[in-house]
Amino acid sequence: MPQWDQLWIDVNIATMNADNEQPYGAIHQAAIAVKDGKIAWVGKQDELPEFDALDTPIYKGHGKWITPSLIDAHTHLVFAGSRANEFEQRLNGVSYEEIARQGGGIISTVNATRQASEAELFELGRKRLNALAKEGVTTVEIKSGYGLDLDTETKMLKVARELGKHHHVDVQTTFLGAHAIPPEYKNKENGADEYVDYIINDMLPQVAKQELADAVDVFCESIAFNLEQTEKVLTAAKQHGLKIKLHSEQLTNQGGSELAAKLGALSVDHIEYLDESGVKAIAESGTCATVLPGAFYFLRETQLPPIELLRKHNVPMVVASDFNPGSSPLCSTLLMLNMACTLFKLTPEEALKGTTTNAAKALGIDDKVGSIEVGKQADFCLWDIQSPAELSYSYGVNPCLQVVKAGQLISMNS
Ligand SMILES: N=CN[C@@H](CCC(=O)O)C(=O)O
Ligand SMILES: [Zn+2]
Repeated sequence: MPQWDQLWIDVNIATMNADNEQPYGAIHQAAIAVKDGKIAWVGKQDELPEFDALDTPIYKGHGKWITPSLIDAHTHLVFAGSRANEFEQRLNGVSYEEIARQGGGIISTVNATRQASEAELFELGRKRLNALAKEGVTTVEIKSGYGLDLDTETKMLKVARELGKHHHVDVQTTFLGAHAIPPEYKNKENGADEYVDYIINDMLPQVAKQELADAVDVFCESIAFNLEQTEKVLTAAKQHGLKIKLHSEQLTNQGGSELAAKLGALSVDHIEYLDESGVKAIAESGTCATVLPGAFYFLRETQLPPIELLRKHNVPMVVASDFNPGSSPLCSTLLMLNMACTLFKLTPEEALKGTTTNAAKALGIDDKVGSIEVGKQADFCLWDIQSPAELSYSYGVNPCLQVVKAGQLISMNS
């Protein structure tokens, strides 16, 4: 007779398990059992096997919904400084690209982040992680990219790793040394190429040796790195055994997504300017398409990502906050669910997939998390909602009642 560490009864469960054909992979009047941090049983409550009722703590959900806990698969949440002044500049007519070309934008955050201590960055990151955690997020990807030199890039990645060690939220780290051309290289004749060589010869080997990153990312764009430079960095990353991702087709179509597909990237992110040949390429390679409605909204973009084409070619869509000081200072994954539906016309089910199963795929951890299935890590949330669509429908009153992370009940007051 099984004895479980935890049993939840009187709940409805959006399993997000693709093998369950119901919308949201739903099981109504369900139960879920946890043992050793993993899901041990899930199904209809009236089909519960006999279990050791004396030694199994039982929690009642009063008919509310459980979903996999949320995954924010694209953030830049370790940084110092604020870019509110640039927000004002943009509202006075200066474009994001223009600000970047004038040495502001990413570079202004680089200056602030270079000056900040590890302790300061940790404290800033911890508050932001807490904000996401309160909304039911238990896995977050954090990119570097506001250092652009060995010391600051490794400082950012160390802080991200430390955040993961000191918080119940799991942190996946991504090295984004190729985020912008640093001031030291900006005015050199072949500055961008020289910086790419520095990334490959000096930064990447250190990042890999110190095991600071799970993946490597590049900003492939007219104001950042071209295709050839992108290919060099991503190829070197693969040689170090690191996973790869790409910021691509955000402001123009550079063909970055096709390159990412060719190299086997886990995801291409932003993708407003992605065309059908790019969509076909990522469909064939199994690369996820990450849409970032916060950046689209905050930059008042007009070019929509090709959602219909992504659907047509069955590309897994991911929704993330892209939390960062320049293009998406919006630290809320729940807000992104709403925006993905209102701005990009994702269905609430697609949006939830984009922050659970597909987000796990985009991080290469879908064998462990992202859906409620026997054997997966017990990462789930109990929500004060009557249907899963409510997670995308309404925003502002946090419906998260309880988070369970690897089988641990997380206090919602911390
Ligand atoms: N697009 C490139 N990088 C960030 C923006 C960073 C910034 O403006 O600070 C993004 O994902 O939107
Ligand atoms: Zn980003």
